[in-house]
Amino acid sequence: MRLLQYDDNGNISLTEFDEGNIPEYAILSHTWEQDDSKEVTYAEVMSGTGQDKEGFKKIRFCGEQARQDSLPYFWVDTCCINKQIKAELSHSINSMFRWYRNASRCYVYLSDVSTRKRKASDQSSEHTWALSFRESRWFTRGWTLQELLAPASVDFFSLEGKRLGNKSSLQNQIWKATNIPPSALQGGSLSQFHIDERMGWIDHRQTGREEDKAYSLLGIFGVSMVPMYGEGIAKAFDRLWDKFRQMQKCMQDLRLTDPRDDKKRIEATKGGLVEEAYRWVIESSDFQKWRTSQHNRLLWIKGDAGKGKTMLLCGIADELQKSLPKSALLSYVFCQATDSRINRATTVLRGLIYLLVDQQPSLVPHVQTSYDKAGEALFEDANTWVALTKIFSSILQDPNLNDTYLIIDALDECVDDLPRLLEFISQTSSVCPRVRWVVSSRNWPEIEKMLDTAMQKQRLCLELNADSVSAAVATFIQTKVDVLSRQNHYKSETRDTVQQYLSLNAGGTFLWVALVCQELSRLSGWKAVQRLKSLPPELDALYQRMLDQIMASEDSELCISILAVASTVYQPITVDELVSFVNMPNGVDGEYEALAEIIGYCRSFLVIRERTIFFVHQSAKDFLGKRAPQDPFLFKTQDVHDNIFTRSLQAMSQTLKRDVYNLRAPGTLLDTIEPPILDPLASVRYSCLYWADHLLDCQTRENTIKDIKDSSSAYNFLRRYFLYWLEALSLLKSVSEGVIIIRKLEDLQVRFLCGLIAVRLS
Ligand SMILES: Nc1ncnc2c1ncn2[C@@H]1O[C@H](COP(=O)(O)OP(=O)(O)OP(=O)(O)O)[C@@H](O)[C@H]1O
Repeated sequence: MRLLQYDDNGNISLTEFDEGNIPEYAILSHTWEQDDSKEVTYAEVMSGTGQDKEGFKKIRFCGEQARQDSLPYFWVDTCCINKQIKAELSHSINSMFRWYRNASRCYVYLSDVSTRKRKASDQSSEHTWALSFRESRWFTRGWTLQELLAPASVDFFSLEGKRLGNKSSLQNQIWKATNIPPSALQGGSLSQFHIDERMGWIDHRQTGREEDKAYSLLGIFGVSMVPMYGEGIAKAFDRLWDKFRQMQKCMQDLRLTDPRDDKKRIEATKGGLVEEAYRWVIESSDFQKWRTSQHNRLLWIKGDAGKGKTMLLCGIADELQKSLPKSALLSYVFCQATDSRINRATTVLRGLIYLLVDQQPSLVPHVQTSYDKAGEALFEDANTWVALTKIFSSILQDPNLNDTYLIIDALDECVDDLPRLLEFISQTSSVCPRVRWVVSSRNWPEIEKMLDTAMQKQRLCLELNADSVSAAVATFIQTKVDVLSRQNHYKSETRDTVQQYLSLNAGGTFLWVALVCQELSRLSGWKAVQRLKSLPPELDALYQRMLDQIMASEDSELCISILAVASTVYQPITVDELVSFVNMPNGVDGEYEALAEIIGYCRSFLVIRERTIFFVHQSAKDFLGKRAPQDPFLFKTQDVHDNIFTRSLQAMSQTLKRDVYNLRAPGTLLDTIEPPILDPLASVRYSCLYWADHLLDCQTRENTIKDIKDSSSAYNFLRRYFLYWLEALSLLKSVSEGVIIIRKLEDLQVRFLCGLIAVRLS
């Protein structure tokens, strides 16, 4: 990138910088003179001429303004690009959005807006420019759209160089002039705006060359392509849409969940984030050192169960979001062992990459190049880890990567390939100076051993910060007791007793307090104190107590079968899916309110968010996993797998049929299909995806093989419903999962036959 410098004598010069090594700079946004020859060209700057041209005025203006803002460098499109070189022009067109986005300041020079009073009687100059501002030619040109949207800071100046305001203070006027909503002006990711809405912003705008109308949208749609002047506007737009569709498909296949939604959901499931309870970490010296030092780019927060690590990381993500410059990237993944979409090393990388490319679309080609070759198998086959680490490393080494912050919560909940992930973090975190990491884990020796090898880490051990954690727990108790008192109308003595009891027994652990408060939330004041005394202070004892209460209730059988299913599924299931696996009392089927009430009987262990059932905390699931083998009245995991497998086949056999969505038109494009309001697949989605996994996990190898041999239930299902099942998978956008399932069944059969032959031969 070439940048201009303006010296004390009013001379300008150009310096070239490598990508990744570009100093802070200001950038000019303006409209070109009707007569191009009035603009100063690259050749003129190089030869020290052009200073008498009309176009030099705005270059001088930009240089002077940049100097006032302590920015020694600035960029102007008329003269910083050598347009005679085709390759350079093409590169510049594809880089322009990023150059505007990365500029420290963007100055809009409005040559048709004057602050001079028209009549001596005019009271304020404001009135003279407000109208001409809204009608300025600048709002009618194509390229100025990205110049308005990309930079974080845009200042508007009049013909006389007088500052009129910025894109925040003039938000309403800009909105009226452009129809662009304030959320897009404030630097939010443009991918959240529908393609038609983004197109609406350019519709009335004009460009000198017709193709530029399409080329000026490259950054706004996050794609790159070679400009081909002369191809015509229709062809240019066709190519733009092709590129855009390819990118969207790649992003859709990369995305398993949106980590932003996971974060919101986790916070809600855990009862909402209390800022006062995580603030201490932001103010801690360990955190400050990590933010500022070049030598501590990996912050590793470690502590025992329930110490509040996940909520600390949610808080850190929020604080970074607020305080970082708009151009910085923040990407995170919150691992959850209970959810197969976010509990593997590969899914962690997919989540991180997804958020990075969503925020900086110019990074998409790192993914797209491999994706174009391999298709969606790139993300799900045996070599996925190798492919993803390659993509991730090349993103981190991209010279155009903005400052980047990566957060991974709960490494201990990454159940698949954790050692590879730890090794990758340990090696990568010291390589890229512009990337900082925050990770959290429990105090597991295997994690300690691997992360200890990271060169530039900063360790924050919660047990060594016991005073800060205890103070935060005390604040948390106060907040929770305030809410309880208000909701359940506590008398002041009740309030004090509850607060005192919690403070005495919390032992520096948030989780215990959270669970007790949840238990108290459904009791009125007079009952709360009684119940409080019967709740043991250790976590496992508390869970046992809650389980005992469930076992003693009249619905114990139903509750245990719900807990058994919730503990055994590979991904949280919805209330509608649960109905397929558990015998519900008569009259309950399909009644959401009734189902929610039934699940509510297990509410010490489970919560419902957006119709999906989650454990209140991973430790609650761990507890059931530990207790089940010891307690004959609980459940046998093998039996639960068997039950889910059998009932999945039943549910699918009853639901799946030819043209289940009644589309009537073979060959309908998947992207155009809206599921019906009463979606017949809603209750069998999980079954379609996981029936075979439950079969494989439920029995000894020999029994399992019987289930896929002639006349078995699986065999009969596949014989009768195979095509309907494939149709359902395609409607669920999961055909590749179907291929994996068939592979697994095939493998099993081959291994079984080999075993049989070996036995016969021996
Ligand atoms: N800042 C906070 N705001 C609101 N609730 C909090 C906060 N910190 C902790 N909690 C409560 O404490 C519980 C435990 O916290 P969290 O899940 O963050 O612990 P953890 O250290 O990640 O546990 P684990 O290692 O078992 O996953 C949460 O479910 C939540 O109810």
